[in-house]
Amino acid sequence: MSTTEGGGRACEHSGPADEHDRPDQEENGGAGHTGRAEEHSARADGHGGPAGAAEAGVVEDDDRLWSVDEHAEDILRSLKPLDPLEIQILDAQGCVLVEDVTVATPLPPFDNSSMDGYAVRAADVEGASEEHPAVLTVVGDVAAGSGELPEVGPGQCVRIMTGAPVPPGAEAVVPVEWTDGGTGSGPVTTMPAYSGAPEGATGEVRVFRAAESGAHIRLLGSDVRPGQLALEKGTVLGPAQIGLLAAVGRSRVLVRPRPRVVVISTGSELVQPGEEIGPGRIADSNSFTLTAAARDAGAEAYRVGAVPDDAARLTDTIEDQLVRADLLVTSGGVSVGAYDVVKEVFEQLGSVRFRKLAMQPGKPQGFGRIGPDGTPLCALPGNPVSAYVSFELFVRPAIRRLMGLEPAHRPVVSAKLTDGIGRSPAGRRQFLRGRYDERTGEISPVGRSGSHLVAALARANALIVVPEDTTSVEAGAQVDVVLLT
Ligand SMILES: Nc1nc2c(c(=O)[nH]1)N[C@H]1C(S)=C(S)[C@@H](COP(=O)(O)OP(=O)(O)OC[C@H]3O[C@@H](n4cnc5c(N)ncnc54)[C@H](O)[C@@H]3O)O[C@H]1N2
Ligand code: MOO
Repeated sequence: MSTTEGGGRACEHSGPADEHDRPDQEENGGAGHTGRAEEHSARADGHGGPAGAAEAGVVEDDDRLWSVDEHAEDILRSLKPLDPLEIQILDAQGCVLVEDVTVATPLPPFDNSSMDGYAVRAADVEGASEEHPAVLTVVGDVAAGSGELPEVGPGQCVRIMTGAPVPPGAEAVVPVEWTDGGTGSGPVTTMPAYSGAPEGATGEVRVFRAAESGAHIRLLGSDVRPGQLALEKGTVLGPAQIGLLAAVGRSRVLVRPRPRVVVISTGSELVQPGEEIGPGRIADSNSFTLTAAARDAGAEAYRVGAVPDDAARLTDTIEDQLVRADLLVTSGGVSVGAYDVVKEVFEQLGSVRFRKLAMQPGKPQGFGRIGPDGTPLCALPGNPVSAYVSFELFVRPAIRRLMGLEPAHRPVVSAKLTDGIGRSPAGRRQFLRGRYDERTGEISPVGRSGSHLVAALARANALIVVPEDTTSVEAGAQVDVVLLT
Protein backbone atom coordinates (compact mmCIF):
# COMPACT_ATOMS: atom_id res chain seq x y z
CA MET A 1 0.00 0.00 0.00
CA SER A 2 1.41 3.29 -1.03
CA THR A 3 1.45 5.73 1.82
CA THR A 4 2.49 8.89 0.09
CA GLU A 5 1.10 11.15 -2.54
CA GLY A 6 2.56 14.39 -3.77
CA GLY A 7 4.02 16.05 -0.76
CA GLY A 8 6.76 18.00 -2.52
CA ARG A 9 8.42 20.75 -0.57
CA ALA A 10 8.26 24.48 -0.66
CA CYS A 11 9.54 26.13 -3.77
CA GLU A 12 12.05 28.89 -4.05
CA HIS A 13 9.36 31.52 -3.84
CA SER A 14 8.58 30.62 -0.28
CA GLY A 15 12.07 31.05 1.12
CA PRO A 16 11.81 31.09 4.84
CA ALA A 17 8.10 31.42 5.48
CA ASP A 18 7.18 34.86 6.70
CA GLU A 19 6.20 34.23 10.24
CA HIS A 20 4.32 37.11 11.65
CA ASP A 21 3.99 36.33 15.26
CA ARG A 22 2.44 39.65 16.03
CA PRO A 23 0.05 40.39 13.21
CA ASP A 24 -0.56 43.92 14.37
CA GLN A 25 3.07 44.84 14.02
CA GLU A 26 4.56 46.70 11.12
CA GLU A 27 6.39 43.70 9.67
CA ASN A 28 3.13 41.91 9.14
CA GLY A 29 3.06 42.91 5.52
CA GLY A 30 1.13 41.13 2.85
CA ALA A 31 2.52 40.12 -0.50
CA GLY A 32 5.27 42.69 -0.24
CA HIS A 33 7.17 40.27 1.96
CA THR A 34 6.86 37.37 -0.36
CA GLY A 35 8.49 38.96 -3.34
CA ARG A 36 5.69 37.53 -5.43
CA ALA A 37 3.59 40.58 -6.11
CA GLU A 38 4.04 40.35 -9.86
CA GLU A 39 3.38 36.65 -9.84
CA HIS A 40 0.28 37.22 -7.83
CA SER A 41 -1.15 39.47 -10.46
CA ALA A 42 -0.59 36.71 -12.98
CA ARG A 43 -2.70 34.53 -10.74
CA ALA A 44 -5.30 37.10 -9.92
CA ASP A 45 -8.23 34.99 -11.01
CA GLY A 46 -6.72 31.77 -9.86
CA HIS A 47 -8.76 31.32 -6.74
CA GLY A 48 -10.25 28.11 -7.89
CA GLY A 49 -13.67 29.44 -8.69
CA PRO A 50 -15.64 32.39 -9.85
CA ALA A 51 -13.48 35.48 -9.47
CA GLY A 52 -14.73 38.74 -8.05
CA ALA A 53 -15.69 40.09 -4.70
CA ALA A 54 -17.45 37.79 -2.31
CA GLU A 55 -20.86 39.07 -1.36
CA ALA A 56 -20.65 40.47 2.15
CA GLY A 57 -23.00 39.91 5.03
CA VAL A 58 -24.41 36.55 4.10
CA VAL A 59 -22.84 34.31 6.70
CA GLU A 60 -25.24 31.50 7.28
CA ASP A 61 -25.58 29.03 10.04
CA ASP A 62 -26.96 25.89 8.55
CA ASP A 63 -29.04 24.20 11.20
CA ARG A 64 -29.09 20.63 9.97
CA LEU A 65 -26.16 18.28 10.58
CA TRP A 66 -24.00 17.90 7.47
CA SER A 67 -22.21 14.63 6.76
CA VAL A 68 -18.43 14.60 6.41
CA ASP A 69 -18.76 13.66 2.75
CA GLU A 70 -21.29 16.40 1.99
CA HIS A 71 -19.02 19.07 3.46
CA ALA A 72 -15.92 17.72 1.71
CA GLU A 73 -17.80 17.57 -1.61
CA ASP A 74 -19.17 21.07 -1.15
CA ILE A 75 -15.64 22.42 -0.76
CA LEU A 76 -14.18 20.46 -3.66
CA ARG A 77 -17.05 21.32 -5.97
CA SER A 78 -16.48 25.01 -5.48
CA LEU A 79 -12.76 24.87 -6.30
CA LYS A 80 -11.02 24.47 -9.62
CA PRO A 81 -7.30 24.08 -10.26
CA LEU A 82 -5.23 27.26 -10.25
CA ASP A 83 -4.31 28.81 -13.57
CA PRO A 84 -1.05 27.48 -15.04
CA LEU A 85 2.16 29.36 -14.36
CA GLU A 86 5.60 29.00 -15.89
CA ILE A 87 8.09 28.46 -13.07
CA GLN A 88 11.63 27.23 -12.48
CA ILE A 89 11.82 23.48 -12.78
CA LEU A 90 12.96 22.90 -9.18
CA ASP A 91 10.04 24.94 -7.92
CA ALA A 92 7.74 22.66 -9.87
CA GLN A 93 8.44 19.60 -7.72
CA GLY A 94 5.18 17.89 -6.87
CA CYS A 95 3.24 20.05 -9.36
CA VAL A 96 1.16 18.89 -12.31
CA LEU A 97 2.57 19.60 -15.77
CA VAL A 98 0.11 21.37 -18.05
CA GLU A 99 2.11 21.17 -21.28
CA ASP A 100 3.50 18.31 -23.33
CA VAL A 101 7.28 18.61 -23.20
CA THR A 102 8.89 17.59 -26.48
CA VAL A 103 12.58 17.10 -27.02
CA ALA A 104 14.46 19.80 -28.90
CA THR A 105 17.95 18.30 -28.88
CA PRO A 106 18.91 14.61 -28.89
CA LEU A 107 19.95 12.79 -25.75
CA PRO A 108 22.76 11.94 -25.49
CA PRO A 109 23.74 14.96 -27.56
CA PHE A 110 26.80 13.14 -29.03
CA ASP A 111 28.32 9.63 -29.23
CA ASN A 112 30.19 9.11 -25.97
CA SER A 113 32.00 6.47 -23.95
CA SER A 114 30.21 4.55 -21.17
CA MET A 115 33.54 3.42 -19.67
CA ASP A 116 36.94 4.75 -18.70
CA GLY A 117 39.29 3.03 -21.15
CA TYR A 118 40.62 3.30 -24.68
CA ALA A 119 38.79 4.24 -27.85
CA VAL A 120 39.94 1.81 -30.54
CA ARG A 121 39.28 0.62 -34.06
CA ALA A 122 37.47 -2.74 -33.80
CA ALA A 123 39.77 -4.41 -36.34
CA ASP A 124 42.84 -3.52 -34.26
CA VAL A 125 41.65 -5.51 -31.24
CA GLU A 126 40.07 -8.44 -33.08
CA GLY A 127 41.21 -11.75 -31.50
CA ALA A 128 43.07 -9.98 -28.68
CA SER A 129 43.67 -12.09 -25.55
CA GLU A 130 45.95 -12.13 -22.49
CA GLU A 131 48.33 -14.47 -24.38
CA HIS A 132 48.15 -12.43 -27.58
CA PRO A 133 47.36 -8.85 -26.65
CA ALA A 134 46.80 -6.15 -29.25
CA VAL A 135 49.48 -3.50 -28.83
CA LEU A 136 48.27 -0.01 -29.72
CA THR A 137 49.88 3.44 -29.73
CA VAL A 138 48.12 5.93 -27.45
CA VAL A 139 47.80 9.20 -29.40
CA GLY A 140 46.02 11.30 -26.81
CA ASP A 141 43.54 11.68 -24.00
CA VAL A 142 39.85 12.63 -24.20
CA ALA A 143 38.19 13.76 -21.00
CA ALA A 144 34.48 14.45 -20.54
CA GLY A 145 33.87 17.92 -21.93
CA SER A 146 36.79 17.73 -24.36
CA GLY A 147 36.25 19.85 -27.44
CA GLU A 148 39.25 18.88 -29.58
CA LEU A 149 39.42 15.24 -30.52
CA PRO A 150 42.51 13.41 -31.82
CA GLU A 151 41.95 11.17 -34.86
CA VAL A 152 42.38 7.42 -34.22
CA GLY A 153 44.29 5.85 -37.11
CA PRO A 154 45.09 2.15 -37.69
CA GLY A 155 47.11 0.70 -34.80
CA GLN A 156 46.28 3.72 -32.68
CA CYS A 157 43.95 4.41 -29.77
CA VAL A 158 42.95 7.30 -27.53
CA ARG A 159 42.59 7.11 -23.80
CA ILE A 160 39.01 8.07 -23.05
CA MET A 161 36.91 8.85 -19.97
CA THR A 162 33.28 8.01 -19.27
CA GLY A 163 31.04 10.60 -20.94
CA ALA A 164 33.78 11.86 -23.25
CA PRO A 165 33.05 12.18 -26.99
CA VAL A 166 34.19 9.24 -29.10
CA PRO A 167 37.02 10.55 -31.30
CA PRO A 168 36.88 10.20 -35.09
CA GLY A 169 38.15 6.86 -36.37
CA ALA A 170 37.31 4.97 -33.14
CA GLU A 171 34.55 2.36 -33.28
CA ALA A 172 34.59 0.86 -29.78
CA VAL A 173 35.83 1.48 -26.26
CA VAL A 174 37.74 -1.15 -24.30
CA PRO A 175 37.48 -0.64 -20.53
CA VAL A 176 40.81 0.03 -18.80
CA GLU A 177 40.39 -3.29 -16.92
CA TRP A 178 40.80 -5.12 -20.27
CA THR A 179 44.23 -3.52 -20.74
CA ASP A 180 47.59 -3.09 -19.04
CA GLY A 181 46.79 0.64 -18.69
CA GLY A 182 50.12 1.37 -20.39
CA THR A 183 52.11 -0.25 -17.57
CA GLY A 184 53.62 -3.05 -19.64
CA SER A 185 52.36 -5.71 -17.23
CA GLY A 186 49.01 -7.53 -16.70
CA PRO A 187 45.46 -6.17 -16.52
CA VAL A 188 44.99 -3.14 -14.29
CA THR A 189 41.96 -2.24 -12.18
CA THR A 190 42.09 1.52 -12.54
CA MET A 191 43.52 4.40 -14.51
CA PRO A 192 46.23 6.56 -12.88
CA ALA A 193 45.18 10.19 -12.41
CA TYR A 194 46.40 12.37 -15.27
CA SER A 195 47.82 14.89 -12.80
CA GLY A 196 50.12 12.22 -11.28
CA ALA A 197 50.93 10.28 -14.46
CA PRO A 198 50.48 12.37 -17.62
CA GLU A 199 52.53 9.82 -19.55
CA GLY A 200 49.46 7.51 -19.47
CA ALA A 201 48.02 9.60 -22.29
CA THR A 202 50.89 8.55 -24.58
CA GLY A 203 53.05 5.49 -25.20
CA GLU A 204 51.73 2.01 -25.75
CA VAL A 205 48.86 0.04 -24.31
CA ARG A 206 48.25 -3.70 -24.46
CA VAL A 207 44.63 -4.76 -24.95
CA PHE A 208 43.71 -8.25 -23.67
CA ARG A 209 40.18 -8.61 -25.08
CA ALA A 210 38.42 -7.91 -28.35
CA ALA A 211 35.63 -5.33 -28.57
CA GLU A 212 32.94 -5.28 -31.21
CA SER A 213 32.13 -2.14 -33.11
CA GLY A 214 29.87 0.02 -30.91
CA ALA A 215 30.96 -1.62 -27.65
CA HIS A 216 30.72 0.75 -24.67
CA ILE A 217 29.56 3.61 -26.86
CA ARG A 218 26.31 5.47 -26.06
CA LEU A 219 24.99 6.70 -29.36
CA LEU A 220 23.63 10.17 -30.03
CA GLY A 221 19.84 10.17 -29.57
CA SER A 222 19.77 6.64 -28.09
CA ASP A 223 17.79 7.98 -25.09
CA VAL A 224 15.43 10.44 -26.80
CA ARG A 225 15.41 12.07 -30.23
CA PRO A 226 14.26 15.56 -31.27
CA GLY A 227 10.49 15.72 -31.64
CA GLN A 228 9.84 12.86 -29.21
CA LEU A 229 7.57 13.39 -26.21
CA ALA A 230 9.68 13.64 -23.05
CA LEU A 231 6.86 14.26 -20.55
CA GLU A 232 3.15 14.16 -21.06
CA LYS A 233 0.73 16.83 -19.87
CA GLY A 234 -0.73 15.73 -16.51
CA THR A 235 2.53 14.23 -15.23
CA VAL A 236 3.27 14.97 -11.58
CA LEU A 237 6.84 16.23 -11.47
CA GLY A 238 9.12 14.26 -9.17
CA PRO A 239 12.93 14.14 -9.05
CA ALA A 240 13.34 12.00 -12.19
CA GLN A 241 10.96 14.15 -14.24
CA ILE A 242 12.67 17.35 -13.10
CA GLY A 243 16.01 15.78 -14.04
CA LEU A 244 14.67 14.93 -17.50
CA LEU A 245 13.47 18.51 -17.98
CA ALA A 246 16.97 19.73 -17.18
CA ALA A 247 18.51 17.10 -19.46
CA VAL A 248 16.43 18.24 -22.43
CA GLY A 249 17.39 21.84 -21.76
CA ARG A 250 14.28 23.18 -20.03
CA SER A 251 14.89 25.61 -17.16
CA ARG A 252 11.24 26.60 -16.74
CA VAL A 253 8.04 24.68 -17.17
CA LEU A 254 4.30 25.31 -17.26
CA VAL A 255 2.53 23.77 -14.25
CA ARG A 256 -0.34 24.27 -11.88
CA PRO A 257 1.43 26.28 -9.18
CA ARG A 258 1.45 25.54 -5.49
CA PRO A 259 -1.44 27.33 -3.80
CA ARG A 260 -0.35 30.04 -1.39
CA VAL A 261 -2.02 29.15 1.86
CA VAL A 262 -2.16 31.67 4.69
CA VAL A 263 -2.68 30.17 8.14
CA ILE A 264 -4.10 32.32 10.94
CA SER A 265 -5.02 31.09 14.40
CA THR A 266 -7.41 33.08 16.55
CA GLY A 267 -7.78 33.31 20.31
CA SER A 268 -6.82 35.78 23.04
CA GLU A 269 -5.50 32.91 25.14
CA LEU A 270 -2.75 32.10 22.68
CA VAL A 271 0.94 32.84 23.25
CA GLN A 272 3.88 32.10 21.00
CA PRO A 273 5.93 29.01 21.79
CA GLY A 274 8.65 29.97 24.26
CA GLU A 275 6.76 32.97 25.61
CA GLU A 276 5.75 32.91 29.23
CA ILE A 277 2.46 31.06 29.68
CA GLY A 278 0.45 33.34 31.98
CA PRO A 279 -2.77 32.35 33.73
CA GLY A 280 -5.34 30.95 31.31
CA ARG A 281 -2.94 31.12 28.37
CA ILE A 282 -1.79 28.31 26.09
CA ALA A 283 0.82 28.08 23.35
CA ASP A 284 -0.45 28.50 19.80
CA SER A 285 0.21 25.11 18.29
CA ASN A 286 -2.46 25.12 15.59
CA SER A 287 -0.77 27.66 13.35
CA PHE A 288 2.33 25.45 13.32
CA THR A 289 0.45 22.20 12.77
CA LEU A 290 -1.64 23.67 9.98
CA THR A 291 1.25 25.43 8.25
CA ALA A 292 3.28 22.22 8.31
CA ALA A 293 0.28 20.25 7.10
CA ALA A 294 -0.29 22.72 4.27
CA ARG A 295 3.32 22.39 3.18
CA ASP A 296 3.06 18.64 3.43
CA ALA A 297 0.06 18.80 1.14
CA GLY A 298 2.13 20.70 -1.44
CA ALA A 299 1.18 24.28 -0.66
CA GLU A 300 3.39 27.29 -0.23
CA ALA A 301 2.27 28.09 3.30
CA TYR A 302 2.61 31.28 5.33
CA ARG A 303 2.10 31.14 9.07
CA VAL A 304 0.68 34.38 10.33
CA GLY A 305 0.34 33.20 13.89
CA ALA A 306 -2.17 34.09 16.54
CA VAL A 307 -4.58 36.99 16.40
CA PRO A 308 -6.50 37.87 19.57
CA ASP A 309 -10.30 37.80 19.70
CA ASP A 310 -10.56 41.38 18.53
CA ALA A 311 -12.65 42.08 15.43
CA ALA A 312 -10.61 45.06 14.23
CA ARG A 313 -7.29 43.26 14.54
CA LEU A 314 -8.59 40.14 12.86
CA THR A 315 -10.07 42.19 10.02
CA ASP A 316 -6.81 44.10 9.53
CA THR A 317 -4.79 40.91 9.54
CA ILE A 318 -7.00 39.14 7.05
CA GLU A 319 -7.20 42.13 4.71
CA ASP A 320 -3.45 42.43 4.87
CA GLN A 321 -2.89 38.77 4.10
CA LEU A 322 -5.48 38.32 1.34
CA VAL A 323 -3.13 39.68 -1.30
CA ARG A 324 -0.86 36.67 -1.03
CA ALA A 325 -3.46 33.98 -0.44
CA ASP A 326 -4.97 31.45 -2.79
CA LEU A 327 -6.57 29.89 0.27
CA LEU A 328 -7.00 31.11 3.84
CA VAL A 329 -7.12 28.73 6.77
CA THR A 330 -8.14 29.90 10.21
CA SER A 331 -8.48 28.02 13.46
CA GLY A 332 -10.73 28.83 16.39
CA GLY A 333 -13.83 30.85 16.97
CA VAL A 334 -16.24 28.71 14.97
CA SER A 335 -18.18 27.38 17.93
CA VAL A 336 -20.87 29.22 19.86
CA GLY A 337 -18.78 31.14 22.40
CA ALA A 338 -19.54 34.75 23.34
CA TYR A 339 -16.06 35.94 22.34
CA ASP A 340 -15.95 34.22 18.96
CA VAL A 341 -15.32 37.22 16.70
CA VAL A 342 -14.39 35.09 13.72
CA LYS A 343 -17.93 34.76 12.42
CA GLU A 344 -18.56 38.46 12.92
CA VAL A 345 -15.46 39.37 10.91
CA PHE A 346 -16.16 36.96 8.08
CA GLU A 347 -19.66 38.39 7.86
CA GLN A 348 -18.08 41.74 7.04
CA LEU A 349 -15.49 40.35 4.63
CA GLY A 350 -17.43 37.89 2.56
CA SER A 351 -19.71 34.92 2.44
CA VAL A 352 -18.86 32.04 4.73
CA ARG A 353 -21.18 29.22 5.69
CA PHE A 354 -20.88 27.85 9.20
CA ARG A 355 -22.32 24.44 9.77
CA LYS A 356 -22.28 21.51 12.14
CA LEU A 357 -20.96 18.23 10.87
CA ALA A 358 -21.90 14.75 11.99
CA MET A 359 -18.32 14.05 13.01
CA GLN A 360 -16.08 13.96 16.04
CA PRO A 361 -13.77 15.75 16.34
CA GLY A 362 -14.44 18.66 14.02
CA LYS A 363 -18.14 19.30 14.48
CA PRO A 364 -18.16 23.08 13.81
CA GLN A 365 -16.80 24.08 10.40
CA GLY A 366 -16.86 27.14 8.19
CA PHE A 367 -16.22 27.42 4.46
CA GLY A 368 -16.72 30.26 2.03
CA ARG A 369 -15.10 33.11 0.14
CA ILE A 370 -13.87 36.45 1.33
CA GLY A 371 -12.25 39.63 0.05
CA PRO A 372 -12.28 41.35 -3.34
CA ASP A 373 -11.14 38.25 -5.25
CA GLY A 374 -13.44 35.82 -3.47
CA THR A 375 -10.53 33.99 -1.86
CA PRO A 376 -11.61 30.61 -0.51
CA LEU A 377 -11.50 30.25 3.24
CA CYS A 378 -11.65 27.23 5.53
CA ALA A 379 -12.50 28.14 9.12
CA LEU A 380 -11.50 25.20 11.30
CA PRO A 381 -12.38 24.56 14.94
CA GLY A 382 -9.83 25.63 17.54
CA ASN A 383 -9.37 22.39 19.44
CA PRO A 384 -5.96 21.20 18.21
CA VAL A 385 -6.96 17.67 17.26
CA SER A 386 -10.16 18.95 15.66
CA ALA A 387 -8.17 21.50 13.64
CA TYR A 388 -5.72 18.89 12.38
CA VAL A 389 -8.33 16.24 11.58
CA SER A 390 -10.41 18.89 9.80
CA PHE A 391 -7.35 19.90 7.80
CA GLU A 392 -6.70 16.35 6.69
CA LEU A 393 -10.30 15.75 5.67
CA PHE A 394 -11.16 19.10 4.08
CA VAL A 395 -8.19 21.41 3.54
CA ARG A 396 -5.68 18.93 2.18
CA PRO A 397 -8.10 17.83 -0.53
CA ALA A 398 -8.78 21.51 -1.29
CA ILE A 399 -5.06 22.17 -1.75
CA ARG A 400 -4.73 19.14 -3.98
CA ARG A 401 -7.72 20.25 -6.04
CA LEU A 402 -6.14 23.71 -6.51
CA MET A 403 -2.96 21.96 -7.67
CA GLY A 404 -4.89 19.69 -10.02
CA LEU A 405 -3.72 16.61 -8.09
CA GLU A 406 -5.93 13.55 -8.02
CA PRO A 407 -7.08 11.80 -5.97
CA ALA A 408 -7.78 14.70 -3.67
CA HIS A 409 -8.36 12.53 -0.61
CA ARG A 410 -5.95 10.56 1.54
CA PRO A 411 -5.82 6.84 0.89
CA VAL A 412 -8.13 4.71 3.06
CA VAL A 413 -7.23 1.09 3.85
CA SER A 414 -8.95 -1.65 5.80
CA ALA A 415 -7.04 -2.71 8.93
CA LYS A 416 -7.50 -5.09 11.85
CA LEU A 417 -8.16 -3.31 15.13
CA THR A 418 -5.85 -4.55 17.94
CA ASP A 419 -7.94 -3.13 20.83
CA GLY A 420 -11.67 -2.62 21.12
CA ILE A 421 -13.31 0.83 20.98
CA GLY A 422 -15.71 1.02 23.89
CA ARG A 423 -17.81 4.03 23.04
CA SER A 424 -18.33 6.13 19.95
CA PRO A 425 -21.00 8.82 19.62
CA ALA A 426 -24.10 7.67 17.76
CA GLY A 427 -24.86 9.60 14.60
CA ARG A 428 -21.33 11.00 14.26
CA ARG A 429 -18.42 9.67 12.25
CA GLN A 430 -15.58 9.45 14.70
CA PHE A 431 -11.93 9.77 13.76
CA LEU A 432 -9.71 8.23 16.42
CA ARG A 433 -5.95 8.40 16.35
CA GLY A 434 -4.08 5.20 15.67
CA ARG A 435 -0.79 3.60 14.68
CA TYR A 436 -1.01 1.57 11.54
CA ASP A 437 1.47 -1.24 10.95
CA GLU A 438 1.81 -1.73 7.21
CA ARG A 439 3.61 -5.04 7.77
CA THR A 440 0.82 -6.72 9.74
CA GLY A 441 -2.12 -4.68 8.47
CA GLU A 442 -3.10 -3.90 12.08
CA ILE A 443 -4.17 -0.62 13.63
CA SER A 444 -3.78 0.22 17.33
CA PRO A 445 -5.70 3.10 18.92
CA VAL A 446 -3.42 5.82 20.34
CA GLY A 447 -4.70 7.88 23.25
CA ARG A 448 -8.32 8.74 23.89
CA SER A 449 -10.84 10.71 21.90
CA GLY A 450 -10.36 14.18 23.52
CA SER A 451 -9.90 16.98 20.98
CA HIS A 452 -7.14 18.52 23.09
CA LEU A 453 -4.82 15.46 23.21
CA VAL A 454 -1.94 16.65 21.05
CA ALA A 455 0.65 14.29 22.54
CA ALA A 456 -1.30 11.24 21.40
CA LEU A 457 -1.87 12.88 18.02
CA ALA A 458 1.87 13.18 17.58
CA ARG A 459 2.26 9.41 18.04
CA ALA A 460 -0.39 8.56 15.45
CA ASN A 461 0.14 7.90 11.76
CA ALA A 462 -3.46 7.17 10.86
CA LEU A 463 -7.08 7.94 11.70
CA ILE A 464 -9.44 5.13 12.63
CA VAL A 465 -12.88 5.72 11.12
CA VAL A 466 -15.82 4.68 13.28
CA PRO A 467 -18.96 5.06 11.15
CA GLU A 468 -21.98 7.13 12.19
CA ASP A 469 -24.13 4.10 13.01
CA THR A 470 -21.46 2.33 15.09
CA THR A 471 -21.18 2.96 18.82
CA SER A 472 -18.51 0.37 19.69
CA VAL A 473 -16.05 -1.84 17.85
CA GLU A 474 -14.58 -5.11 19.09
CA ALA A 475 -10.90 -5.96 18.97
CA GLY A 476 -10.08 -7.95 15.86
CA ALA A 477 -12.70 -6.19 13.70
CA GLN A 478 -11.73 -4.70 10.33
CA VAL A 479 -11.98 -0.93 10.30
CA ASP A 480 -11.35 1.76 7.71
CA VAL A 481 -8.17 3.72 8.34
CA VAL A 482 -7.11 7.05 6.80
CA LEU A 483 -3.35 6.97 6.28
CA LEU A 484 -1.66 10.22 7.28
CA THR A 485 1.84 9.57 5.96
N1 LIG B 1 -21.71 25.10 23.95
C1 LIG B 1 -20.93 24.52 23.05
N2 LIG B 1 -19.63 24.59 23.21
C2 LIG B 1 -18.81 24.00 22.32
C3 LIG B 1 -19.37 23.29 21.23
C4 LIG B 1 -20.76 23.26 21.08
O1 LIG B 1 -21.30 22.68 20.13
N3 LIG B 1 -21.51 23.90 22.01
N4 LIG B 1 -18.52 22.66 20.37
C5 LIG B 1 -17.26 22.24 20.92
C6 LIG B 1 -16.41 21.75 19.86
S1 LIG B 1 -16.84 20.25 19.27
C7 LIG B 1 -15.31 22.38 19.45
S2 LIG B 1 -14.30 21.64 18.31
C8 LIG B 1 -14.94 23.68 19.96
C9 LIG B 1 -14.61 24.63 18.82
O2 LIG B 1 -14.39 25.85 19.35
P1 LIG B 1 -13.80 27.09 18.58
O3 LIG B 1 -13.56 26.77 17.16
O4 LIG B 1 -14.67 28.23 18.84
O5 LIG B 1 -12.38 27.23 19.19
P2 LIG B 1 -11.92 28.01 20.49
O6 LIG B 1 -13.05 28.17 21.41
O7 LIG B 1 -11.21 29.21 20.04
O8 LIG B 1 -10.87 26.99 21.08
C10 LIG B 1 -11.21 25.72 21.47
C11 LIG B 1 -10.07 25.11 22.28
O9 LIG B 1 -8.93 24.98 21.48
C12 LIG B 1 -7.84 25.73 22.04
N5 LIG B 1 -7.13 26.40 20.93
C13 LIG B 1 -7.69 27.27 20.09
N6 LIG B 1 -6.77 27.71 19.21
C14 LIG B 1 -5.62 27.09 19.52
C15 LIG B 1 -4.31 27.14 18.98
N7 LIG B 1 -4.02 27.94 17.94
N8 LIG B 1 -3.36 26.38 19.53
C16 LIG B 1 -3.64 25.60 20.60
N9 LIG B 1 -4.88 25.50 21.15
C17 LIG B 1 -5.84 26.24 20.63
C18 LIG B 1 -8.48 26.74 22.91
O10 LIG B 1 -7.62 27.21 23.89
C19 LIG B 1 -9.67 25.97 23.46
O11 LIG B 1 -9.24 25.13 24.50
O12 LIG B 1 -15.95 24.24 20.72
C20 LIG B 1 -16.54 23.35 21.67
N10 LIG B 1 -17.45 24.08 22.48
O1 MOO C 1 -15.84 18.62 17.23
MO1 MOO C 1 -14.93 19.21 18.45
O2 MOO C 1 -13.91 19.23 17.16
O3 MOO C 1 -15.36 17.54 18.97
O4 MOO C 1 -13.72 18.92 19.57
